[in-house]
Amino acid sequence: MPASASIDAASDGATSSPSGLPPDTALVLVNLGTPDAPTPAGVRRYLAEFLGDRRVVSLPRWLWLPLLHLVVLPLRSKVVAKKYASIWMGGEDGGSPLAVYTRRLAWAVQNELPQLRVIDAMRYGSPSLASRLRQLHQAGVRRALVLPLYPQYSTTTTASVDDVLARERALPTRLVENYHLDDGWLDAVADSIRAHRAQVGAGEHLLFSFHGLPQRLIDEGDPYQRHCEAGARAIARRLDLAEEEWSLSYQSRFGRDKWLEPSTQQTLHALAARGVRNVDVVAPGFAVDCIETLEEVAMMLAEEFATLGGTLRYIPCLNDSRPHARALAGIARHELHNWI
Ligand SMILES: C=CC1=C(C)c2cc3[nH]c(cc4nc(cc5[nH]c(cc1n2)c(C)c5CCC(=O)O)C(CCC(=O)O)=C4C)c(C)c3C=C
Ligand SMILES: [Fe+2]
Ligand SMILES: [Fe+2]
Repeated sequence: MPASASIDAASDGATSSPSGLPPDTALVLVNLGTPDAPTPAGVRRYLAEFLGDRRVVSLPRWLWLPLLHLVVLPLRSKVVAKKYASIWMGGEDGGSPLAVYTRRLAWAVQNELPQLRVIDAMRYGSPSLASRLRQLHQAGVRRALVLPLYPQYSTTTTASVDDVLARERALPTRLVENYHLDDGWLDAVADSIRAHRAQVGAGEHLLFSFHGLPQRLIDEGDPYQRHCEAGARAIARRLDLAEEEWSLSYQSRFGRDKWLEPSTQQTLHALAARGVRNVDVVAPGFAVDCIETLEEVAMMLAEEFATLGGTLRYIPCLNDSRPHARALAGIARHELHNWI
């Protein structure tokens, strides 16, 4: 199916409401975005837009833009393209895992919510959120609930989606700001960890690895770290884990600022030094698997931990699973109920 399948599917009756009329409300699942090809040019296009956003890198433009285009992009695009190539999904429905899983997740949520029109969108790259909102308006949709696929709020991610909503006024929208403490979502994550442990046996330790953030943003009031901590604790509680059986760390550092600590890499070294051999790693900040989970954790950090004598067992993201679709559908229903 083409990338725009979910919009087309909406007009062939698959999403008509129980009244038989086309749905007047849409649910837009927004993810970060990803390159459209695992090549230096594809990665460069994507990173230029992403890293050009002031929400993501807030250095003065006169300093950052020349640095980004003349130094960062030429160097990083080549290196990162190879990483994307190592995780690229093949087949007719293939592509970058983040795009493939987000698209499939939108279809799965559509199955749970036949009375709405459910589509995917990306904050950077395509299908862009702005173009999706215009498409919906043209298709006669009256309002759109926008659900960023970031369980934890951050100014770098969620607020950046909100920036687009403030600019694109094609139709009324409502933003889901976070869902890190939603019971349905917490249950889905805890169940996925239980299922993994039932299959391969429980590791001695469960590590929650979240995407990092510059410490400065936290100091300026970004609630992201609080959300990561509260969510991880709620999941650990559901699994009846004792304090020493789990920990939380931050991965995917970028740039030279101080980022949230401890890093996932440091934590794995500390666990190895403590004699922990089997570590289960879960990444509940990522709704779907992507370069940061598949390449950085499941490949690179797993290899590094193996050199320390341990085994890292990566627990996949909820991706397009039924429990994930049900949890997101529950969040959407609840938000719509409150939106009059
Ligand atoms: C889950 C929430 C995310 C936060 C918070 C976040 C902040 C953030 N990220 C960068 C820099 C990069 N992130 C990259 C990839 C990436 N980041 C997230 C999510 C969050 N980022 C996802 C889901 C992905 C994967 C995208 C994919 O295509 O699979 C990258 C690109 C890869 C690379 O070059 O290493 C960069 C760069 C910053 C600077 C930041 C906060 C300031
Ligand atoms: Fe990121
Ligand atoms: Fe990374």
